[in-house]
Amino acid sequence: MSDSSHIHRNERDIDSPYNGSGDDADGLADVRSRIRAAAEAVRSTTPMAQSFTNFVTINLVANAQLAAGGTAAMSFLPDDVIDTAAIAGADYVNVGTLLPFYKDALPRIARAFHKSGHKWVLDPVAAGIGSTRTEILRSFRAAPPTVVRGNASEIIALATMWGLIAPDDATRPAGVESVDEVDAAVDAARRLARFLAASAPNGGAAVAVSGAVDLVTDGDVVYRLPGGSAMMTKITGAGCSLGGVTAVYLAVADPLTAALAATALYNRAGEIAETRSHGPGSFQVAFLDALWNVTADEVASSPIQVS
Ligand SMILES: Nc1ncnc2c1ncn2[C@@H]1O[C@H](COP(=O)(O)OP(=O)(O)OP(=O)(O)O)[C@@H](O)[C@H]1O
Ligand SMILES: Cc1ncsc1CCO
Ligand SMILES: [Mg+2]
Repeated sequence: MSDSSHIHRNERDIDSPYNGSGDDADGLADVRSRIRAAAEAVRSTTPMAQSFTNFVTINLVANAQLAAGGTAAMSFLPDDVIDTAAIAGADYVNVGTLLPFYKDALPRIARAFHKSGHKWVLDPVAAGIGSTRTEILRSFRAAPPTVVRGNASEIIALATMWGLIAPDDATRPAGVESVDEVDAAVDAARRLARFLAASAPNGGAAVAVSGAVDLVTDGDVVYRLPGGSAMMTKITGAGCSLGGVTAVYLAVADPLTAALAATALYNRAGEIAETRSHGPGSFQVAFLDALWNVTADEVASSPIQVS
């Protein structure tokens, strides 16, 4: 049984109005206590999240899920995915690399999750590119995920293809990297979160947009989480693995709390890894170490701004 709660990183100044004394300086005491409870629950229960994810970053996704305190299982066969979902706390689906059979497999898997009320995180990698990817992402509108996590360009493209925002001639589909700033995706993220919440079995949903300052919303309140490291864009899969870790958190928490907690953990771990590495290779190793060592308190006291 993994227990890293005793492992503490060196004392660091944390730029947060929250001082752990129980006062509610920034009005986020409830949110922070749910984030702390989620971080503690992940460490104490080692939840399993299953992933149907791309071939480029699959190993980093699994390692990050383990380092964050969960366990991983990767699968691509619909029968196997649907059966394994019964013992997984949540699933993660990433459409970064596609094979012909995905066109049938992924809509079928999404329908099964929808029918059983199984929670899942969608990472709409490269949304807007290619007719097969668009067909798959469009199909999820009728059987939506619980959380969507992507970069700004992907969130805008998904909200556009689901008819939730008007197409913007100025925005073009990006590759796997974002060409849009997080702030350009606020409206798309809110509308997407409201749409997800309307079809979620228990009414809870969230959208997380990653970037220099991350944005998380339940469709109502918009939270901004600064921090992280620009080095996270110099390794492949920081975003993919954040989606996988969000699924680990979703196994033990409501969607908004899961998205906030995983995002805050990533920001803290990215900052620590930057100080302990000297290029992308050592950054990835230091980042996994940091995911393991960041404490529930540090996740819960991470900077969060509400607008
Ligand atoms: N400029 C930046 N400064 C600090 N942190 C960043 C920056 N850009 C991204 N991040 C962090 O990197 C992580 C991944 O976000 P990013 O937007 O790069 O995902 P992505 O484009 O989906 O990545 P990938 O598809 O390669 O997995 C997030 O935790 C985010 O906070
Ligand atoms: C590089 C790359 N290509 C398809 S998926 C992926 C990982 C980043 O999303
Ligand atoms: Mg991505």
